[in-house]
Amino acid sequence: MRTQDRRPEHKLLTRQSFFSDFLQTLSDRGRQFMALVGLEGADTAQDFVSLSEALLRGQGEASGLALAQDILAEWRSADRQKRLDYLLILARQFGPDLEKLEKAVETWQRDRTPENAIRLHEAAEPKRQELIRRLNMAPGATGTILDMRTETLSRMGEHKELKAVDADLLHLISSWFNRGFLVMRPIDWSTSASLLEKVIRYEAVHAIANWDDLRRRLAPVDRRCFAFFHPRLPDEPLIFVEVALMDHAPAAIAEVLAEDRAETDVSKATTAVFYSISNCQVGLRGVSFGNFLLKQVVEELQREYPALRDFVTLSPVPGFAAWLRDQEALDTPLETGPTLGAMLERPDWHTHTVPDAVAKALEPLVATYLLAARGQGNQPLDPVARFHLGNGASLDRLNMLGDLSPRGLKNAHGAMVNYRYHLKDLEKNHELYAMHRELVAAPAVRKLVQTPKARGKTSPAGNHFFDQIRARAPSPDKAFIETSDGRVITYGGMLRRSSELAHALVKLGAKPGDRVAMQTEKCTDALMLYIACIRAGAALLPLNTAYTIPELEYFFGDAKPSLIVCAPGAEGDISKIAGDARVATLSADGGTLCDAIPENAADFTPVPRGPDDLACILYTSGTTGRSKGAMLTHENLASNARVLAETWHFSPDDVLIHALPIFHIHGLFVATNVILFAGASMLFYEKFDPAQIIAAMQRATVLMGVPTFYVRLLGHKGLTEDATAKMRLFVSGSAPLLPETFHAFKERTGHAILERYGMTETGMNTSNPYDGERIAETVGLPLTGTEVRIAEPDSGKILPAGEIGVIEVRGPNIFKGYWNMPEKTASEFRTDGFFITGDLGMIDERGYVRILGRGKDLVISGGFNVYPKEVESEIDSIEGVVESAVIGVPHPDFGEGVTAVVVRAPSSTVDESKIVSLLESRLAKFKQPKKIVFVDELPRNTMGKVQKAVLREQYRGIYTAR
Ligand SMILES: CC(C)(COP(=O)(O)OP(=O)(O)OC[C@H]1O[C@@H](n2cnc3c(N)ncnc32)[C@H](O)[C@@H]1OP(=O)(O)O)[C@@H](O)C(=O)NCCC(=O)NCCSC(=O)CC(=O)O
Repeated sequence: MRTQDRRPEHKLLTRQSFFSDFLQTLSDRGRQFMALVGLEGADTAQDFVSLSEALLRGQGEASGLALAQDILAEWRSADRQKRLDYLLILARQFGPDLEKLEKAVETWQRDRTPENAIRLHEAAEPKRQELIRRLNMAPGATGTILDMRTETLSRMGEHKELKAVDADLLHLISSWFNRGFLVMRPIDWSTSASLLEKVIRYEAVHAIANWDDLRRRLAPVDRRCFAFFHPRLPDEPLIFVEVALMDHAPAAIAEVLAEDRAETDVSKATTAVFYSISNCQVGLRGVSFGNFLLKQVVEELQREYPALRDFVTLSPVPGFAAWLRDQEALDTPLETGPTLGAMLERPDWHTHTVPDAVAKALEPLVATYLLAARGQGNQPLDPVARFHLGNGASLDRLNMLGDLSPRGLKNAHGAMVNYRYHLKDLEKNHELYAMHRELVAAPAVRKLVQTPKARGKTSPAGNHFFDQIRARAPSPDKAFIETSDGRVITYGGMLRRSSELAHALVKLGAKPGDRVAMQTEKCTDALMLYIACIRAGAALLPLNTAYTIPELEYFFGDAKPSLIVCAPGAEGDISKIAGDARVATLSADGGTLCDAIPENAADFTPVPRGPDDLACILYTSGTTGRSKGAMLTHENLASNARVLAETWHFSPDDVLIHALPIFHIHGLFVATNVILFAGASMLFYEKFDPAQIIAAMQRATVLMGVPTFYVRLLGHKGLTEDATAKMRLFVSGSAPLLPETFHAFKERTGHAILERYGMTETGMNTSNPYDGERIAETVGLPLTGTEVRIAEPDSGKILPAGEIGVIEVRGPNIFKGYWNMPEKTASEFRTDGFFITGDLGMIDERGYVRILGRGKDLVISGGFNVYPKEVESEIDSIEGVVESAVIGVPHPDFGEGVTAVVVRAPSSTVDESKIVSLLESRLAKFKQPKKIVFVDELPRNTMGKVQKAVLREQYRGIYTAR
């Protein structure tokens, strides 16, 4: 039945190569002319500008071609940085001629004639449009221009000014790739190997494993494939569709792709099934011609096989699982017992005895998602639905176990659908869609759609935070954590281990609402204990491993935990200060907590917890010396994780380098929760070691760190552009990132570190943009859902942009209050719910927040907060000390070094070593002064207040001066 291809388009493609040869000869001649006038080869950006200007000025066809070829050759051989330079030159130097434009505007305003409108239109055209048009004259130019657009799209996030270049490229490319120029060609097993290789590479829906796999899709007579080509890119498919000729509409992709399937007798085939449509060129993003391709394929097939009656797709539902994660329906118990969410969590649910029960529960949800869930412009949320329904197809059937491949299960819990292309209805359906966003569906599918009311009816009493972790967990086999010694904890392993530890907590007497204190080394079980606490409804109280016994005694006395989990070696000392709490041990090698795991503990029914229930208490050093326990709720954690994963573009493919401690909000919540919410993985290091981290960058995509990390990385010669080439994001927080560090890092690696701002009480508040410009010395823009304002500290009057005041924040990320300190809590909030951070700052005219002074003399050392008052109280209590002032001054490694300025009693012999040794047992190491200086008296103002600013100025060089 296959016919030889004798269509005119083929001749067109052959003619094309003759034309290219002709252009080549012409440009060779032009090159001789260019050599004469001294314009050959672009070595620098300046040459690129000169060549481009010459191309724009030039009248001669031949020299123009040669110039165009040189510019394109320069682009092709340029490295990433140079390409960016060239794009920025296009953005900055090849815009519209402003003088001409202004004149044209004036003329138009004076005299609104059609001629003047044309002049205005011409004057508004950026010069680069003409430049790109002229470039496109050269042989092989079109592919390179698509490549320029691909590059522009990938750099546009960081460099907003490239948007103008992209708009021009898209404008030109859309007209060059107009449907009328495209040629449809069949692809089959006799097509050239280089093209077939591209089909393997570009297949976007059902991966083609190897050449045999490809042959099964192209060689049999009942399999067809068609692609669109552009005459100037004869070897580059733009989009292709794979078709199966069958005698029915298939319900599962396995049926179409099975190795041992029986071939259909094509003379009897009734149904053409479009089972995969792949776009091939990133540079063509936004230029859509898939609908034309499908219509042309339908016509072609009808001509070839008059018996064909049905044209259907077998399509994926790529956004279903992500949408479902936020639906309450996951908590609906199935007829068979567990909830839908719990069933989907089981790796084997689809091979289990009850897949039908799951499928039955999922079916109305898929219908609701496809037909009722709408996004921008009231269009369907699902991209594939948007495409087919927008083309005028109808949603014909849902196939609940249609794609059981890992991708199908992950994206759509196995669901696939058939869209039907009913030729006589296409136009009418398309109109309904375009005018009223009406979607056409078979009655059997439509009646499954649930109303919002029905969807809300199943409102659960689940565990707010854990349910979200569980619902977002990817396949159980996916790695969640890989430790530095190569041990892997999968997502399935995480669910199991946290369940076991939750059982152990219950066995050791921790009840819902109890506090569970944890001071352990950084190990995976410590993280599992955190998740176990969430499941068991207990509030975790993580404690810095550097805390000394007196510090711990205060925390235990204040929080009154019912269980303290500590390192095995500390059990003796801790038992003495534990009060009524039980003490259990935990380390990487186990401990009495693990010994308490009962039999059959692999599943733990989470204790119901609402959004406002307590998830943890984190102590922040107090300004008055007394630490305060910040109470964070389930929704505080969940909202921040959700927003950050989205803001920083996390996906399941991400691998985070986790080298932070896990007793603070940064390492425990920001890093861990973002990974959990994205279903991504992390490489887990007990300590920050620059060489190890640089080596890890080969396998990772993101690093989250404090500024000290970046300072230390810069001190390592292994930090190079190559070493960081696979990384997509470096995040910094917990302390101010010096502009020197930001710029040095950019210079060395090409990466702009993304700085964000948060605090224990609030989680993360602002972030420099992922796509937009990251500006040193700013902490970026408020996160989605969080409001940030600047107010006068005393009156609370809200200040306009550009003015300095106290930073105040409000949003779902803000804590519930301080443990046992209702008055303190009340005094830190405004009546309208804004939390007064105590940090001073301003919001600039672009909306970026700048922090100009941390609250209340706070010192931040290597990312740890140290409140001077606490250290001063300890020093002042030492015999022979009259008084002290503790300040933070610049430190090359820790950002700020804790420094004590001490006044001794006249006859006292107390010295630095004596004070150091006495503080050792009382204060955590990071709070202890790195230097102590003695003075006769402290500088004071007229009110008698110690002038710390004077001291900071006086001692600012003691760590940095050479
Ligand atoms: C920067 C670090 C990697 C440095 O730790 P190291 O263990 O490598 O330090 P090191 O081995 O070089 O130790 C040198 C000496 O300094 C001490 N030392 C360690 N860390 C210190 C610190 N931050 N400040 C002052 N001293 C410190 C050690 O005890 C040691 O003392 P000696 O030699 O005498 O034994 C670590 O401090 C760190 O991981 N900081 C991150 C803190 C963090 O996660 N903060 C988030 C808070 S949440 C928050 O703020 C909110 C938000 O994120 O927005």
